Amino acid sequence: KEAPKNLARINYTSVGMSGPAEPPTDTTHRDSSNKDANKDAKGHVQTLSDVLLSVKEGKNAPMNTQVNVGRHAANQAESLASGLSKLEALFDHPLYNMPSLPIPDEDWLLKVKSKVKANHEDIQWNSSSNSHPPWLRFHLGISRWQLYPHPDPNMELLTQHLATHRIVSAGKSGGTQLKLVMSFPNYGQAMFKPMKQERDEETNYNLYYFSDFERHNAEIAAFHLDRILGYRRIPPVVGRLVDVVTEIKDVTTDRKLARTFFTSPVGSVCFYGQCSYYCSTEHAVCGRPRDLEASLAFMLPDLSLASRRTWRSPWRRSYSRSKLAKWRTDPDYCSTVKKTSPYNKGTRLVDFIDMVILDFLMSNMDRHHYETFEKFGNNTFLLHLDNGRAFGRHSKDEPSILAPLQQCCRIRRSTWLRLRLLSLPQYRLSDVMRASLSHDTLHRVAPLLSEPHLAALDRRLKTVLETVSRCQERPSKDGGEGEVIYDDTAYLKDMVTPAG
Ligand SMILES: Nc1ncnc2c1ncn2[C@@H]1O[C@H](COP(=O)(O)OP(=O)(O)OP(=O)(O)O)[C@@H](O)[C@H]1O
Ligand SMILES: [Mn+2]
Repeated sequence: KEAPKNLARINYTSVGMSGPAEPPTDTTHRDSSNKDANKDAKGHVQTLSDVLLSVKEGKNAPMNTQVNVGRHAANQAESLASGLSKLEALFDHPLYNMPSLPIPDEDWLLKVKSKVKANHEDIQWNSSSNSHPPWLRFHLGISRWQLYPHPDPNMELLTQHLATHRIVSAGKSGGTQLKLVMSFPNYGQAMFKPMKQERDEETNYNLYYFSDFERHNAEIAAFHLDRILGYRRIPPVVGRLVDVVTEIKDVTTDRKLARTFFTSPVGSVCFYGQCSYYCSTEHAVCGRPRDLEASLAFMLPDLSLASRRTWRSPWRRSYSRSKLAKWRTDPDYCSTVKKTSPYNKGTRLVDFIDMVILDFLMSNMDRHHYETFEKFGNNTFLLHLDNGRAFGRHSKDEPSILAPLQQCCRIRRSTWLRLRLLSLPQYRLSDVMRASLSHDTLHRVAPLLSEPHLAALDRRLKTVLETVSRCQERPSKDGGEGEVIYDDTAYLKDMVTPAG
C-alpha cells in the first residue's frame, strides 16, 4: 500500500553494459610515502604511538597536491586509478595494521578437530588450508574481535567464489522481505537479496523507515564501508547477476517459491517469493529478461555450531507511527544506559558507538537489534548484519542516528583516528569507497553507489568528527579528553610498528 513500486517503474532499457573500468597501470600518482609509513625520512623506525600522534596532528602523510581527484578530474578512469592507490595506501597504513597479540584458542569461534593437539598454529594452518573450501576458511577465521583478519589472504578467493560459483539450490529464508538462501556445490551457502530499486532512486520521504525497501547495493556497499572503517564485522557480500531461470527457478526445492514465477508483459522472468512484506505480484522482482542483480552474503556458521545472541538496541526507534522512543526526549538517557549491563563494562558501549557511526554514514535507521556470538559472552564484537535499508537517501542526513554518540560522548580512539584519516584528502572516504566498490563484479553494470551517495559519506563523516569535537569541548569533571576518547591503543605505546 505504501509507495508501491511495480514493474512499470523499472526502466527496462536503462541497463547499459558499459565495459569494466580498466585496472590502473599508471602508478605515477601513487603516494609512495605511505608504503613506508613506519619509517621516517631518515629511515628511522617509528613507534606506533609516533604514528598515532602524527595522525592526531594531521601531518601523517604529506599533502599530495598532484592527486587531483573528483570534480576537476578530466577523466573518470584516472580518478578511479588514484582512488585505488588511496585505498591501497589506506589499507597499508599502520592504523589498519596494528600489531596484535597471538589469538588464544578460546578466542576462535570454531575449532577444527585434529589429532595434533590444537594450538594456535594448527588453527592458523587450518583456516588457510588449500584443502578447505573458501566458505569454511571464512568460518575458521572468525575470532572474538573480528570476522576476518586484515590483510586477509583469503578475501579475494572468498568474493570470487561468491560471485562465480554455481548455484545448486535456492530456498526461502526467514525475514520480512524477499530473500533466499543459496547453496554451492561445496556446501557453502549465501544469503541472496534481489535488486528492488534503481541506484539513483531516493527513498520516498513519506515512507516510514520500517516500510522502506531493502537494497541489494546497500548490502554490498555496507560490507565495503565496514571494512574501510577497519571494523570487519560484516560477512563478505558481493554483487552478482543471477539468472532467474537457471539459478533460481530450475534449482529451487521450494514448491511455494517456484509457484510465484511468471513472465511479465515485456517478456521478463519475474517472481515474488514468500515473505510478510512486499511479496506479491505488484512487488515482483524481474530479470532482464532473465538476469537479475542481487547481493550474495556469505552465511555465518550454522546456529547449531555457533549460536548467536540477539540484543535490542537501547536506542531502538519506535516502530510505530505515533510514539517516540524515550531516548528522543531524555537528554540524560545515556547515563542510564552506561550503568546498565552490558554497557557498563568492557567495550560494549564503544562497540555500539562504532556501529552507530557506520549507520549514520550510510543512513541506516533500521538497527533495531544487533547480534553477537554466544561463545564470546559480553567481550566480543557486534555483528553488523542486515544493512539493506542503508543508502536510501543521499540528499538528507539523519542526525537522530548519531544520538548515542551525541548523548554518550564516547568513542574508541582507534576508530576516531581512522575517521580522521578518512577525512584527509589523500585517503578521502568517498574516493576509497568508490575504488573499493569498483572491484565488485556488478560495477560493470553500474556503479554500486551513485556519486551523490559517495559525496554524502564525506559530508556525514565531517558531522561525526564535529560531534566528537563538540564532546571534547564540553566542560568535564575529570578534565582532559579521557572522558570522550576510550583509549584502546594504550597497549601499543611501546610497540614498534610492523615492517611494511
Ligand atoms: N550473512 C548471514 N549469515 C547468517 N545469518 C544471517 C546473515 N545475514 C542475516 N542473517 C540472519 O537472517 C535474519 C534475517 O536477515 P535480515 O535481517 O537481513 O532480514 P530482514 O527481512 O530484514 O529480517 P528482519 O525484518 O527480521 O530484520 C537476521 O536476523 C540474521 O540473524
Ligand atoms: Mn531487517
